[in-house]
This record gives sequence, C-alpha cells and structure tokens, in this order.
Amino acid sequence: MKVIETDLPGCLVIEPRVFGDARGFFFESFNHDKLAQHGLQPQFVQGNVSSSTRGVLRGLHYQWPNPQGKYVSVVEGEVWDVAVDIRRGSPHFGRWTAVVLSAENKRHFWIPEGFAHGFVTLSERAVFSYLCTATYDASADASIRWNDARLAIDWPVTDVNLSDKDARAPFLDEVADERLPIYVP
Ligand SMILES: Cc1cn([C@H]2C[C@H](O)[C@@H](COP(=O)(O)OP(=O)(O)O[C@H]3O[C@H](C)C(=O)[C@H](O)[C@H]3O)O2)c(=O)[nH]c1=O
Repeated sequence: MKVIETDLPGCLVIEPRVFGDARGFFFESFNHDKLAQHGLQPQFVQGNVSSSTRGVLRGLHYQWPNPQGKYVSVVEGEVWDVAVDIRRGSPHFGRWTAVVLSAENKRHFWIPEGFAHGFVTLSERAVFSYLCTATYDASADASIRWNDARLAIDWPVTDVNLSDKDARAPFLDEVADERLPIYVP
C-alpha cells in the first residue's frame, strides 16, 4: 500500500497493492493496521454505495455536527473527486484538492472530518463505494454550491446533472458560521 499526501493537508490518496493472476486480481480495499502505520486510524461505522451516469455531480456535501470522515473509491467507471476544507479557523479554509478515482486505478481517497466532498462522473456509469466515520444524520446534512466562485473548483465537466438539493445548495458566503465545521489543530 502507498499513501500519498495531496496539496491539501489531511487529504490522502491510498494506492493498494494489487495481486494479479490468471483469475483476475485481489487487493485489500481497507486495512486498519497498514493505515495506522501512516498515522491514519479511522473508525468506520457506515458504508455507502451510489451509482451515477456520465455528468452526474454529487456534492458538495458535509455533515455538521456529527462530521464524517470518508474513505472513498470507485468500483466501476471513473470520477473526478474533490475535497474542500471548510473548517472554521483552518489555515487552509476554502482550499480544495481533486483526484481521479477509477475502477482501473483502484485508488482510495481519505477525506477528513470537516471537509466538504463531491465528485463528477467521467464514465458512462460510475459506482462509488465509501466508508464513513459517522452515521448519516439528516438533520446535520449540509451542502455548498458546487460551482461557488469563491472556491473556484476547476471541474473538468460543467454541463452537469444535479439533484434539486445540489442545484439549490447555498454559496459558502451564505452559510452561517455555526453551520460550518470547526478546525481542531
Ligand atoms: C448520504 C445518505 C443519504 N441517504 C438517503 C437520503 C436521500 O433520500 C437519498 C439520497 O441522498 P443524497 O441525494 O444526499 O445522496 P448523494 O447525493 O449521493 O449524497 C452523498 O454524496 C456525497 C458525494 C457525499 O459525500 C455524501 O456521502 C452524501 O451526501 O439517500 C441515506 O439514507 N443515508 C446516507 O448516508
């Protein structure tokens, strides 16, 4: 397993060791002890799977309170996945980083608690599978507009297919401070 730091502190790319043979391949999608060697000890309590067609954009989502750390990957197709630091008091507030996740590259992406998350689907269909460190709390579920000029996320696709909720998401400047996660150094 390789753990690669991104340009946004806290967000990590994990590349599993893949064992291929005449039958196909095997890889460990999550290994507590191996991640712990890299200082990462998430305790997952929920797993999610979603399927999206080309151009579907889900995000930018977060939970506060009850923030979720997310360990995300793609088991079919390809997405452009983005994490945004929206923690009040963070030295990196408003900064984002992105990674291409695909069934082919088998990369996993660790997004810490307090970050907003989203992705846009690059393939005909993408099946997105991820683990969370807190369970879903509808009352804490929150969104920020995907194309917020203040974030200036360089999405590779702009003709996107959004849920009504995401299309109406507030801009960061419209979100009350108390609805944003708190940075804990
Ligand atoms: C997230 C979630 C949703 N739901 C229900 C609520 C809705 O009735 C339905 C679809 O929810 P939503 O449209 O919020 O699903 P996504 O747009 O895929 O949201 C996710 O997309 C981005 C990429 C994320 O990072 C979050 O995990 C999550 O917000 O599933 C649940 O029952 N449990 C859950 O954990």
